[in-house]
Amino acid sequence: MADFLNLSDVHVQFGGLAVLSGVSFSMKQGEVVAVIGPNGAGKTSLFNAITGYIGITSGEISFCGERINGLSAHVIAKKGIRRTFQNGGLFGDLSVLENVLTGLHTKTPSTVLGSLLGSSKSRAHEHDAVVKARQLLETMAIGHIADHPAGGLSGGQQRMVEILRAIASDPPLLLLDEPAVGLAPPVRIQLRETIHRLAREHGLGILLIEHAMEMVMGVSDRIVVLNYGEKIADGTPEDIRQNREVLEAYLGHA
Ligand SMILES: Nc1ncnc2c1ncn2[C@@H]1O[C@H](COP(=O)(O)OP(=O)(O)OP(=O)(O)O)[C@@H](O)[C@H]1O
Repeated sequence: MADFLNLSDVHVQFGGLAVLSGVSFSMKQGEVVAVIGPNGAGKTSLFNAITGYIGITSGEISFCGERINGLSAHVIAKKGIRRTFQNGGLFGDLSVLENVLTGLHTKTPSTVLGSLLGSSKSRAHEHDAVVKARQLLETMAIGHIADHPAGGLSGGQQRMVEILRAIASDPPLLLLDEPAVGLAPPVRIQLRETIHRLAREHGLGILLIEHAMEMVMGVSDRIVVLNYGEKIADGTPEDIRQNREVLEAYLGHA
C-alpha cells in the first residue's frame, strides 16, 4: 500500500513567499511518521495542504490512489483524513462524552427526522455511539470525567479528548498537530502508547508534527524533516539522529 498517502512535488506559495517547495513523500497504512523542522519550516502548512485547509500551488496529493488536492476540507475529512489542531477546538460547554460523540457524528447513520421522532433504529445507533465513546474514554483512562464540561479540564485532558474525538470515527489517517504540548510526562507516555496501539492494532496511519524530541524518537517509524519549506531528510529515527544537515538546520549544531 505504497500509495496510502502520497505527496508529489507539492508547492505552496502565499503571495511571493514559498512556504512549501517541492515536497514529496509517501506513507503506508499503519505507519507513524513525524514531521519535524524549525519554526516556520512549513509543517502546519503541510498539514493544511493535506487536509484541504489551504490550496497547493502545484504538485499532487493523493490518498488511497485518489487525488485529493483541490477537494474541500469537509470532503477530505469524509474520506477518512482527520486531524487535531495546535490550539484545541473542543466545545467548552459540552461534556467530554458529547465532544467525543461529535467525532462519531458522520458515522452515526441516524437521520435528523429519526432523532426527532425518536425512532427505535435511531435510538439504537445513538446508544451504540455512546457505548463506543465511553469505551474510548476508558481506553485513555479518562472515563471518570465523561460527564464533565470540556471547558473545565486541564490542558492535557483537553488534548486527550481532542485526540479521541478525532479517532472516534476510525479514520484510516490521523494528523496530530503537536499532540504532546501541555501534557505531563506520564500522560506523554500514555499518548505514545496510544499512538503505537492505534497504528499497530488498528492499522491507522499517523502523521504528527511534534517538537518534543523524546516523543518523536520514541513513537515514529519514520521522520520527515522540513527546513524553509523543503524536505531535507526522510528516514528512521536512527538515520535522522545521525544526519548532519538535520543537526545543522534543526538543532543548530553538527
Ligand atoms: N496564511 C498564511 N499567509 C501567509 N503566510 C503564511 C500563512 N500561514 C503560514 N505562513 C507562513 O508560512 C511559513 C511556514 O509556516 P508554518 O506555520 O507552516 O510553519 P511551521 O513549521 O508549522 O512553524 P511552527 O513550528 O512555528 O508552527 C511561515 O513563514 C509563515 O509565516
